[in-house]
Amino acid sequence: MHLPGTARVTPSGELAIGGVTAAALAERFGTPLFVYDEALIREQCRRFHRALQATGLDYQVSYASKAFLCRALARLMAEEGMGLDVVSGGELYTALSAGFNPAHIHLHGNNKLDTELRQALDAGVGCYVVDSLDEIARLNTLAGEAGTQARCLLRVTPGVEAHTHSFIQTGAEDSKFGLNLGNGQAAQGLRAMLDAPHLDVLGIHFHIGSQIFSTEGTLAALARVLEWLAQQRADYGFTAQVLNVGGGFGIRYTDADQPQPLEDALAEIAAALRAGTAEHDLPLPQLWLEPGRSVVGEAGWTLYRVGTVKAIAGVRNYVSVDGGMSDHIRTALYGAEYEVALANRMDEAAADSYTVVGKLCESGDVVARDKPLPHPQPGDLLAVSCTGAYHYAMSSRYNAMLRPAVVFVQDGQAREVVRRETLEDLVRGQE
Ligand SMILES: Cc1ncc(COP(=O)(O)O)c(C=O)c1O
Ligand SMILES: N[C@@H](CCCC[NH3+])C(=O)O
Repeated sequence: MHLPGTARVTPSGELAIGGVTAAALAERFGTPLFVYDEALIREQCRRFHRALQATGLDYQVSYASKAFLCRALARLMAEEGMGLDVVSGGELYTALSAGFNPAHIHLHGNNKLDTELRQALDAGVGCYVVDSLDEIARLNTLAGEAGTQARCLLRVTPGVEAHTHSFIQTGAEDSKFGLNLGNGQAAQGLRAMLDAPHLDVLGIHFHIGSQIFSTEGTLAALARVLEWLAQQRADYGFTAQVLNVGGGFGIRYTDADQPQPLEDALAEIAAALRAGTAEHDLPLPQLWLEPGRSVVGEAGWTLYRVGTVKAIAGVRNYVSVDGGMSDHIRTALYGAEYEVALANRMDEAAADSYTVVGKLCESGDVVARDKPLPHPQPGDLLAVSCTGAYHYAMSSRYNAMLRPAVVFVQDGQAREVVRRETLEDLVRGQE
């Protein structure tokens, strides 16, 4: 198993993360458990800053909190100089309740509710990524009522398909997100925004998808957006001060994933931005990013306790764990691949191939298919790596499962940042 960040195998063959063994974490906090390598999250934030500073561009990097958000993480992001991208009143509330500076938050969403826009205006959110024609009028009215100017970006759909799972592509023309460059809607939106007295249009946003391994799609989108911006400049005298190219930087879940290093990707994007603006005689805008997965994905682990083990001779071996699709939906949803290991027997050779399944009442409740493992025994600890992004965040209470606890580990210390749900949590608010 690939061991990112501070993850190690101890001399006694145990998995340790942040200097704490998986067994000690499971003993203290129970399973299923999400474990985050805090040093690795911080290092990823710093890599973004270093790589962006190296481009010489003015920049802003905001963590896409949809990947995973809790108060402790929001505070960590503030400490690392990251802004925050939120997509709902709930994410906004969580960030604000952690004391995150609203000026460093931007609000996304293809269907922002008036209640969410008011909540953001009341809080003083720093930027709105406007996603639709109707939102322009609504935001303008609500900002006027709040007696403020809403700083905003227009989200455009550049008509570029990212090479990733179709469910997580967002830049193609047939998308629920943003206004198309190709059919004139983006220009129509921009003109409406420039005419809106309570909107302050900073620039343009695009995001073509997630878990992308090379800059090819982003550079194609960038070229189209810059050409379009040159036209808008000629037509309306509009100059973008900001270009937000979204997130989407891929991570390594298994050996099959070979993402381009962040540093190289950012250098290429910056070079293309310089060349493209020069070609169209446009001023150089600030480069904004909003990565999620690449900040927290490889830092997160899930620990499960092994229960039932079942062999169907000549067909398949199943090993059941005490969580499943309620805390790990990506395998069922995207056919995603993960590496798994027995965290208490890391030094043992694989004996057979096992399909790791959860305990939910669905045949599709699969964590990882046909993976090499030593013979699992009930009571073993099973670790799944790279579960830091879109796992806890996409967790559910299906089958009345309780959401796991989340712990941060660093330098031999562990702290519980989200407690495990209880049975009382399940019925709270019910008649
Ligand atoms: C608009 C937007 N920004 C940022 C992100 C973060 O993407 P990722 O986690 O792939 O970096 C997403 C998710 O794909 C998104 O939709
Ligand atoms: N939830 C998706 C990514 C969606 C990103 C949001 N636009 C995943 O797990 O890969």
